[in-house]
Amino acid sequence: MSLSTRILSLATTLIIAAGVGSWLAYQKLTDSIIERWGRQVTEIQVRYDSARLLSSLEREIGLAKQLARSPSLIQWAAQPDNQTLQNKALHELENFRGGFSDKSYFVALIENRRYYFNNAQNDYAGEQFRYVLDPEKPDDAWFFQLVEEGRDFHLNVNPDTQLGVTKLWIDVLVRDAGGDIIAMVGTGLNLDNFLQDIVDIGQDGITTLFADYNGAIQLYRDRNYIDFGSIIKPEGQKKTVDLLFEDPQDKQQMLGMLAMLKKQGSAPGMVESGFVMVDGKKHLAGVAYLPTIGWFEITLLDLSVLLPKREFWPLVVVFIVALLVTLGVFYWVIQARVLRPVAVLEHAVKRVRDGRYDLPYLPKPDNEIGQLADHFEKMAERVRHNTQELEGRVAHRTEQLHRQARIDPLTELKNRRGLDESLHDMIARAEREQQNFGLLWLDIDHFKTINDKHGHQYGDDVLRRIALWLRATIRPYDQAGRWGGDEFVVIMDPSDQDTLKQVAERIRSTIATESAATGSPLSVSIGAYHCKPGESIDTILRHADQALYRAKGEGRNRIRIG
Ligand SMILES: Nc1nc2c(ncn2[C@@H]2O[C@H](COP(=O)(O)OP(=O)(O)OP(=O)(O)O)[C@@H](O)[C@H]2O)c(=O)[nH]1
Repeated sequence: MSLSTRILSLATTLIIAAGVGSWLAYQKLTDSIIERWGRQVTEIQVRYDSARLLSSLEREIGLAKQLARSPSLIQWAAQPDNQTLQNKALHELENFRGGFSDKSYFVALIENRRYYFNNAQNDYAGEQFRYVLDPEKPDDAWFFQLVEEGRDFHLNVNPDTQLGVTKLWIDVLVRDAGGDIIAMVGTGLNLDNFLQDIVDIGQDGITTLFADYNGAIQLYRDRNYIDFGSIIKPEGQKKTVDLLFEDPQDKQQMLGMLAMLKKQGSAPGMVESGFVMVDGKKHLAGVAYLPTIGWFEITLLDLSVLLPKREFWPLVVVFIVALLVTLGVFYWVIQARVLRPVAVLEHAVKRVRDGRYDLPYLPKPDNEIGQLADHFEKMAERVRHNTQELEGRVAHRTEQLHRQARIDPLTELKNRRGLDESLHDMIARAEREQQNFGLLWLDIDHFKTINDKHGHQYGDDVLRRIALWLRATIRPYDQAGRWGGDEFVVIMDPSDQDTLKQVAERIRSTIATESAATGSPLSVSIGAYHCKPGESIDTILRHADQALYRAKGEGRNRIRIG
């Protein structure tokens, strides 16, 4: 795998690992942010919903309590048959009716269990007495239950079948000076309006409900869950808030929060919160206890609606773009400063390995790779220089050896191989130029005797001297060589018959004369041949040899032409 592919795969692996890690961190972080934000919003929402409920109810409750303290009402309740007191009390009640927002009131007397009511339309003017409460009738059980419990104030959501209305009733007990319960007064708020104003606020993701002290649902957008007439139902039959949850743990948690807040009592501002599943979706539930009315306010926030995770997606996009840009810049830098210089360097190394020293341009980034390229360039230059020098020396030495292989070391004339090559060249040239040339074959007379008489060393000296005289005698463009032993050859180029004879004679006489001058006279026999174009080397040598043989045979120290 190439370095580039490796780096790219490593970077990709790291980015995937970083991406997965970041994604997990992102999930955790956003969950944590949403949860923290959700808890704060829940707390604010719970307080806000509580305040809204209380602000709508407090005035009504205050007015009902004020009515319960009305002396005329108390006097009438103590003597319900007194017509004067009744008129006075009803007059007072009618005054209060205008103050209540529902423009209605009710009063129920303990002594004769009579129930009086008038509404906003003043339908019952002069006929406020509606019916007598019956302890045997389930519809009237609320009255007897509240009286039995002796709770001075109570909120109750209940349909009044006789009046044909479902209302949120505010019930306040009326006591005489001795503290005995003598009546119950109050007003009712239209449940539909109330639900619309307080509970069904139509804000997506926010569900508000109210439950009484026992957790029974009192106000909720879905009427099926409202525990109407909760006061008269035994434990276990009430529609409590835990019905909203399917998970037993959520039910437990909600009831636990209610219990905890109940225990705290009237500590103001306490809000408990926790996650629960409602309709298969995760909600953050916030609960507060409202001691003034003895109810719980419960807010359910669907955080996926209020703060959907897609709100954070721009962050993810920014992160991914940043990651890709980083990868691009990283790869570009690595490519420019590492991969490309390394690739060019590798190419250059291959060229040097193959003996090519003309290097391409090597990029040298300001790093170790740049230094490596610089060192390599210098090294390649040195190798190139050394190789050239070596090749020069080898060529020179080869040339020397070549020359030496064709030179006779004793006489420094051409040896037999050198003469052979020259003869071949000459034959080719004669053929090419259709020109004659000459060949002289010399043999020292009685050389064996000289050797035998004076020794081999002396014989060598004689051979050297003969070579010297030969070189001095021939023309500059003729070639002389030692054929072997005491035999010499001269190639004359060009030559005619006369010149051949003249040069041969000059050689013979020079050797005779010069040697005589040294005190040791020598003579040579010469076989000469005038070579024609197209003749082979064998033919030429045979003719020259035959001529030499004749010269020897005819008494030596003479020239014969073949
Ligand atoms: N000193 C010396 N002697 C050599 C060398 N090469 C050959 N010889 C001798 O040269 C002699 C050649 O003798 P031949 O040419 O056969 O006979 P020759 O005595 O010259 O008689 P002719 O040629 O008939 O006149 C031999 O005795 C060889 O040993 C050499 O390099 N140095």
